[in-house]
Amino acid sequence: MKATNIVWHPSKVTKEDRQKLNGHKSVVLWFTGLSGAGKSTLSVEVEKELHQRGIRTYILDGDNIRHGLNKDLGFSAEDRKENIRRIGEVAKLMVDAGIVTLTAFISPYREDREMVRQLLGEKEFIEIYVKCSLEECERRDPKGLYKKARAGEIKGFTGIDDPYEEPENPELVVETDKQTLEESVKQVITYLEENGYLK
Ligand SMILES: Nc1ncnc2c1ncn2[C@@H]1O[C@H](COP(=O)(O)OS(=O)(=O)O)[C@@H](OP(=O)(O)O)[C@H]1O
Ligand SMILES: Nc1ncnc2c1ncn2[C@@H]1O[C@H](COP(=O)(O)OP(=O)(O)O)[C@@H](O)[C@H]1O
Repeated sequence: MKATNIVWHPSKVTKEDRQKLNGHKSVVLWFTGLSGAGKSTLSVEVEKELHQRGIRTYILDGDNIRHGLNKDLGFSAEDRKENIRRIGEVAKLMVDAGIVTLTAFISPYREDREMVRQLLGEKEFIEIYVKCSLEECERRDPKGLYKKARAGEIKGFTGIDDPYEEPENPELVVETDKQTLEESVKQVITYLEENGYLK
């Protein structure tokens, strides 16, 4: 930390007060996985379902955040780490605001995801591994990026010539090359229901 002589200013309304007003817990649903695995698609559908149930939600999505808050960052390991650190801090603020926050970032490094887990309180970080084989992601190639990476037009593309470290103990694994989108959405919602997040 560079700044000194700074003091945390407490507010009179707490996170718990906000959660009580909302009628549900606040938490981060951290979707991680290869490009094209289905993080954005799944987070959008889960958000829609939650919204319909009266849950306050917000999505932080890789492509969108990189257009604004993180537009100074690229895809080196160092920049990806800083990307995830900032998202983690934003997600923490959103949880403090009482919101169910969905994030859709490749977040390829285990250490960076653990850093975010540590930022948040116990049970406030749900790691969801959006699992899909590289072959299937490449077949989908929704943005044509794998094709470019294979052609050498993009260097350091995750899964091609840059690493993706699979989660070791995620709260959930959704296998988008084996199950339907509807099944994956149901799996996430059921987890939230069974673990008391929606009341
Ligand atoms: N080199 C390289 N590697 C991986 N991905 C790349 C790269 N260059 C651009 N893109 C596009 O950027 C999206 C990933 O951004 P993220 O912020 O999620 O990446 S990371 O978490 O910092 O690794 C990713 O979006 P998704 O497909 O939604 O995952 C790509 O569209
Ligand atoms: N079961 C599934 N779950 C999620 N996405 C799927 C599934 N089957 C096919 N898809 C397709 O795969 C693509 C995933 O792209 P996207 O959600 O942008 O992935 P990511 O955000 O991980 O890069 C979309 O075109 C989506 O329609």
